[in-house]
Amino acid sequence: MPRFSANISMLYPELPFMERFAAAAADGFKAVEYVGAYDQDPAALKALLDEHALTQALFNMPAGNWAAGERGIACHPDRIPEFRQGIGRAVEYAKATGCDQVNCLAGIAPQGYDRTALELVLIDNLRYAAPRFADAGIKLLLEPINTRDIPGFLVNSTSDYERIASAVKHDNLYLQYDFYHMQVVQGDLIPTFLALQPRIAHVQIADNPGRNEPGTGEINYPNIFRALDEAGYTGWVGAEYKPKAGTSQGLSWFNDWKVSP
Ligand SMILES: O=C(O)[C@@H](O)C(=O)CO
Ligand SMILES: [Mg+2]
Repeated sequence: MPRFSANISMLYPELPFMERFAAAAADGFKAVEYVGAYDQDPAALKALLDEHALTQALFNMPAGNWAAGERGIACHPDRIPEFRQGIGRAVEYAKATGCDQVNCLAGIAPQGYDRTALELVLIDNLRYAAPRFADAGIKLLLEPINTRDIPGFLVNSTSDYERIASAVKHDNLYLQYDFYHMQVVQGDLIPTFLALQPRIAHVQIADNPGRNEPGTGEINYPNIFRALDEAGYTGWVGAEYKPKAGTSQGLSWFNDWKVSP
């Protein structure tokens, strides 16, 4: 039975962020994840997790100025000290919330640079970060993202991940397999998941087109959930989608699968 995590950066948009923990628990989620909450007191985050018996499944490393459109700084040649300082911040929040995995967003390719050069910056940063997260008992993940949702994002496919991981040469660099992004970029979802499962630490779901809840598009999520079970996947499944019309009202896909209390 898949274990679902509510991505409260996208779910419950009608609520203030800190009220989304209660809403997710009330709907039966056992974990939450989010892009990042570095503007919040980590103790307050931990208190909410404890109050609602939630696990912190994942969050991202500091990813630059999100409101200004930045989606990661790991590939930016002029942001290397900032990226590396972000490791300590991510470890601080992971320790405080009991989270054992953190995603690295590669970033949008800055203008005027060769993509190969940017990938070398990313590789160097990941070589620096992976052992430091490992020392803290935290898995470091890398998520390929489609360029329709984030134009210019540097890492887009599983082959990008495999090329980068083979250059980083550290076993603490895992794949964050977002079924939505992978459907947009390359398809072949279940065979690709199975082929890369040993390196996949976290998966996320949304339907396509529209990035709404499962059952609104072309992806056969009941088959995917069965495949995850048959493959013995024990990680979290992050519900990371734009609710079509109210988060709780759109959980029929989840109610068929959630573990009854
Ligand atoms: O898929 C996504 O968009 C997220 O997993 C993320 O972290 C970048 O926004
Ligand atoms: Mg994702």
